[in-house]
Formats: sequence, structure tokens, C-alpha cells
Amino acid sequence: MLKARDFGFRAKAVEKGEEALQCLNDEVKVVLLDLGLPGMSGFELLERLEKEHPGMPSVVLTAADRAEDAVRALKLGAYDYQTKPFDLEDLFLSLRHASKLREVQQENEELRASLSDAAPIGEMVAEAPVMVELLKKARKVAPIQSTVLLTGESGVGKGALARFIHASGGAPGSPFVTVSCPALPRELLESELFGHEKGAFTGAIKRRMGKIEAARGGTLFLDEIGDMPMDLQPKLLNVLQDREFQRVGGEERIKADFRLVAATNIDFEEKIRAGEFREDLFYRLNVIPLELPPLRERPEDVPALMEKILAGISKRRKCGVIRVESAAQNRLTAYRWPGNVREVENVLERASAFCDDRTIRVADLPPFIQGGDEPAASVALPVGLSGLTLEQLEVEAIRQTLAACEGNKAEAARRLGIAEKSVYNKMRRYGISLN
Ligand SMILES: Nc1ncnc2c1ncn2[C@@H]1O[C@H](COP(=O)(O)OP(=O)(O)OP(=O)(O)O)[C@@H](O)[C@H]1O
Repeated sequence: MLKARDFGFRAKAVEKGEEALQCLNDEVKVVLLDLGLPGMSGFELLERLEKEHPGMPSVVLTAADRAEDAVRALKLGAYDYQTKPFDLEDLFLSLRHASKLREVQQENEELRASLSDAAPIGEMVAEAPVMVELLKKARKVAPIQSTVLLTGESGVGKGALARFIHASGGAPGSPFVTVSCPALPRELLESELFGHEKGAFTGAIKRRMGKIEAARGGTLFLDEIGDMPMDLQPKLLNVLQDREFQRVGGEERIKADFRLVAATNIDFEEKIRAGEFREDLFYRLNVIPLELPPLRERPEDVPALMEKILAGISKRRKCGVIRVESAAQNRLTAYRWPGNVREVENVLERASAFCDDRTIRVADLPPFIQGGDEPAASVALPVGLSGLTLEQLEVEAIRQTLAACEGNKAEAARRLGIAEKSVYNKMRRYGISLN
């Protein structure tokens, strides 16, 4: 004769509803009940279950094949209603589904709770003491409108911290405007920042407002400021000193009313020594320096970041909770994350896209995380290189690295050991596109 154990369950039998309520604990996954019970009826038991053990799934199995009873039981919270004689397979299928649903609901609740613990400070995760301190400082400086200089490796969260500062200190609804310095050639960057008058240069068919104007009353975030062309630097310095600027090709002096947050992943001292960055501008920018440590120096943040990122992915894909098996979790937390938080996002995005049952296992992780190597090993050049010129090799290295970084130029630059600006220049020079 088949037993509950054969269907993956262990049964605990009781005679009365009262007894059932008393013996319910975390070990019980689902309640199977009849309606005609001695003492408390099945309907009463369903009501008490709902009140005293909300979320505990139940399945009714009864001889009474009456539609109104079934409706009442389901209304009182039963997951399913089956009548005798019954099919054993069907019954256990129903019990399995009911207990699975509860599991998923519980995971969801836990995830929600852990997320609200993990991200108490705005949108940024900060579990590591060094990050908690950093965010405290950021919060203090947020309302005072002084220029902030954020430093840290690529993908470490400089952009996120800039937004955090803006959100913590800016007037509600005020603009947050980003300009990525290496993304544009010098002339376009100038006009992007300062705007231009009609006819200022070929193609300037009408007056255009620049990002400095667009950031009025809010925050201008200058990303990768270390790559700002040398001859544009005095113009920015003037704006910061005089709080005024002119559009390209214009005469009118316009008031500059914005808070500057600048970010860089380069060593300013070296740039200044090499004559590629003005020392006076550096001092103007370095009013409140905040350094974001690389993720490998704050491993406490990794699990919380993973939870937040996975919750974001399931929300975006409108799927259920994505879990990480403990062996995979161990590899992920042991990994050094040279590409920092952006790399965590990329790895989880990919792993969650290919995994089965919304569970990320070791096999779903990239080989360099499975094996504990650095990702550089994954950027292998093609075999049979003889016959390629140095230039072709360079093109190939850039192409493959960009592909490995999913088109993220800052990350590709870091892996290739060159400036982000050089990646843009080389892509332009060699006609490398992202597709
Ligand atoms: N502490 C954090 N909590 C939550 N998300 C974070 C955190 N830090 C970074 N992120 C997320 O990681 C991604 C990369 O961060 P961000 O773009 O801010 O890095 P960055 O240092 O500005 O990189 P780059 O130098 O390449 O511009 C973003 O999607 C960001 O929202």
C-alpha cells in the first residue's frame, strides 16, 4: 500500500481540529482536513487556520460533493477541495502545489524583509562599516551644496553615490544632469556643457541649452572628469570660480546655479604631473573628496547587493523570486569582483537568464567564478594569431573585451588597462561598433 512518504511527505495524524491547531509548527507544510470533524467543524478549522496561522496552506478532502461547500471552503482560504473517492496522485499533487505556493510566499516575505534591512539608506546598499560611514558623510554634505569629488574604480558606485547625494540634499524635483567626459569629442563636449548660439559653428542651426543650464537648481554630475580635454579645463574652472558662463559663440553671461559632483577612476596626481590635468582645477574640485572602496575591500556588501540586484531582475522580468544555491553563493562571495558592482550586475543578469527553476547554480556562473580565476582569463585572443598585424590584434582585443563586458566601455577600459577615453578613440579610429 502506498504511503505519504512515497509522495515525499511525512504525515502527522490527529483526530480533532483543536489538536491540529495545537500541533502546527514550522515543520508542517500543509494541512489536509475533512469537513465533518468531531467537535470543531472543518469550516471552523479553516477560519481559525486563517486567523491563527495565516499563510498555512490547506486542502479539503471530504465525502460531501456539494458545490456550495466547496465554494465556502475555498472562500475560507482552502487551496483545493477534493471529494471521496479520490485519486491518490491527484491528492498529493494538490498538497505539493499548496505547500510549494507557501514556500514561495515565505521566500518572498524574507526577501522583502532582508532588502529593507540591506538598503536602509536610500537606494544604495551599505552593509560594510566603511560604506555605512561613507554614506553618513555623503548625507551630511548633501545639503551644503559644496563640490564633491568621488573617486574609486570603475563600477564601484560613483554614479549611484552622486544620485544618492542629489536625492539626499537637492530640492525635491530638481534636475540631476550627467555628462560623461570621455564619451564626446572635445567640440561636442564643450557645446554639451555650455550650450551654443545659433551659427556658433557649422551645424549649429539653432540655439541649444547646455547641461550646465539644464542643471539649474540641481546637480551636474561630471563623470570621468579626469578625461576632460586640457583646453576645456580653464572654462570649467571659470564657471566654478565666477558662477557664470557663456554659451559657445555667445556674449551673454549666464548665471551658473548648480551643485557639481565630479567623479574619476584615475590618479589625479599622475595626471597633474604628466601635464594632463590642471592643478588649480583639481583643487577646485577636491573640496569634499569621497573615496569609494573597491568591492573586494568590503565583502560584507556582496550578499546584500546580490539580493537587491536579483530582486530588481525578478521585478523587471515579472518572474518569481530568483534564488542562489548555497554552493553558488559561496563562489560568488569568495570572488574578488575586479569589475565591482557593475560586474555583480552583469554576472547575475546572465546567470539568472540561463538558470533552471529560477535557481542559480554553480554551473550557471562564468568559468572564472566557478574556478576562482580572474576574468582576464576569459578574454582569450583567437588561436592562430600569426599573420595578424599588431593593429588587428588590438582591434580583436578591444572587440572581445567589449563583448565580455557587454559593451560597457568603462569596464572594458579597466580590463584593457587603458583610459576610457582611449576606448572611445580606438573604437572611432578602427570603426568598432557594439553589434
Ligand atoms: N552600493 C550600491 N548599492 C546598490 N547599487 C549599487 C551600489 N553601488 C553601485 N551600484 C550599482 O552598480 C552599477 C554600477 O555603479 P555606477 O555606475 O554608479 O559605478 P561607477 O563607479 O560610476 O562606474 P564608472 O566609473 O564605470 O562610471 C549601477 O547600476 C549602480 O546602480
